[in-house]
Amino acid sequence: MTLEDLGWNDAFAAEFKPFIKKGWVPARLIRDNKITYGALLEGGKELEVIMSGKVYHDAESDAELPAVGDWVALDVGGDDEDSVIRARLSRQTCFSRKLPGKSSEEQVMAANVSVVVVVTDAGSDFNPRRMERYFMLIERSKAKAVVLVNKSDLFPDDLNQSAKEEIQALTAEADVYITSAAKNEGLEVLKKYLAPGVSITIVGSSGVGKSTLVNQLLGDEWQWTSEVNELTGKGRHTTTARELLVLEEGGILIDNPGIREVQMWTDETTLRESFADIDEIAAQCKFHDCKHGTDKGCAIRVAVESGELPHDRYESYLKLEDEVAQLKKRREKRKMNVERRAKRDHKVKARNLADRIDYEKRQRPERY
Ligand SMILES: Nc1nc2c(ncn2[C@@H]2O[C@H](COP(=O)(O)OP(=O)(O)OP(=O)(O)O)[C@@H](O)[C@H]2O)c(=O)[nH]1
Ligand SMILES: [Zn+2]
Repeated sequence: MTLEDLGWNDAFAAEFKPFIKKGWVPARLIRDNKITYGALLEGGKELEVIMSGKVYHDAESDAELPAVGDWVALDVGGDDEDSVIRARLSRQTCFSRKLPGKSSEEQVMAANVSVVVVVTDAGSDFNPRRMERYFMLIERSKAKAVVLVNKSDLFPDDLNQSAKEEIQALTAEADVYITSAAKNEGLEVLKKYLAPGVSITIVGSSGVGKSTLVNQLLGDEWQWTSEVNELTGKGRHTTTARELLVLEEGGILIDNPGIREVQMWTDETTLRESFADIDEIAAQCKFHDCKHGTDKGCAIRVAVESGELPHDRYESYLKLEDEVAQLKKRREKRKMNVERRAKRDHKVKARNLADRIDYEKRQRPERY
């Protein structure tokens, strides 16, 4: 597995030049364990690494900290030493979510990804507002947006077709296709985007078919390990780690829970936005903590009574906070699962991280 297989290119190489003489090596981050990172090196070797105090302190916001997909300069430790990220290379693309105006609240989901595949369907998942959100994020990231209207086998052709057209009408920048991941139909279009060194990632609601798609891309002959076949002595198709798969025909698939989480953020914003008109009415309620029930001076109630605001829409507005809370709960649960796993794996390291950075500072001050 060469560095190019992992997405390395001339621009990264040029930026890396000064680090070569320090003895550092390029590595791509494939996993964020909060305290440590999973990094892939040339040859497909995977290391658990930490960031240097300098990298941590130089970052002016969370968004500048190393993230999944980043290329870094790695100071590989000896047997009992940690491997340390000394620098992060500039990002060529950056798929992130950001609250308006607050740069510190930007959260990077995947760096250096050229194509973001959004999976949806023509049925219950179909939601142009959410799709618009995705497009906004993807456009800002500088990646190419590709949409799959999946599960085509479940819906009539004209429904699939109109879903496709409606999505296409939102932006000319995206390519939209009808697919059935389960039946392996229409997926060959993805080959157009897959080339050696090109990183893609997949987003979309839970249950829409992302894993099914990944499995189809990997195909029967794909192996999930880089083990050497004991009988033939030959290496199998190397697909490296679960989070970063190098596809045989070229292309790097980056898939992890952090990236999949974007759907929940997107849903919350979409949900809130879709009630923006009612929020405006609510702003005219007498009390700012109005529950819009029997409260005195409630503008919402007046609007419902006058027929200006349809009753069922009022009801779903009342459920809004509940729904947002549900989304948050799901997001927390997912995050906890990821963190629990990370904690279990890295308990000792976590405890010692602060000590270790201190220790390193004392041992090798010139590097800080
Ligand atoms: N009929 C049909 N079913 C599909 C298709 N793609 C996926 N499915 C089914 O939908 C279900 C969910 O698919 P997954 O691939 O696990 O969905 P996912 O997007 O990975 O879901 P999360 O892991 O929760 O994010 C499975 O039972 C799949 O077999 C399709 O094209 N057609
Ligand atoms: Zn009110």
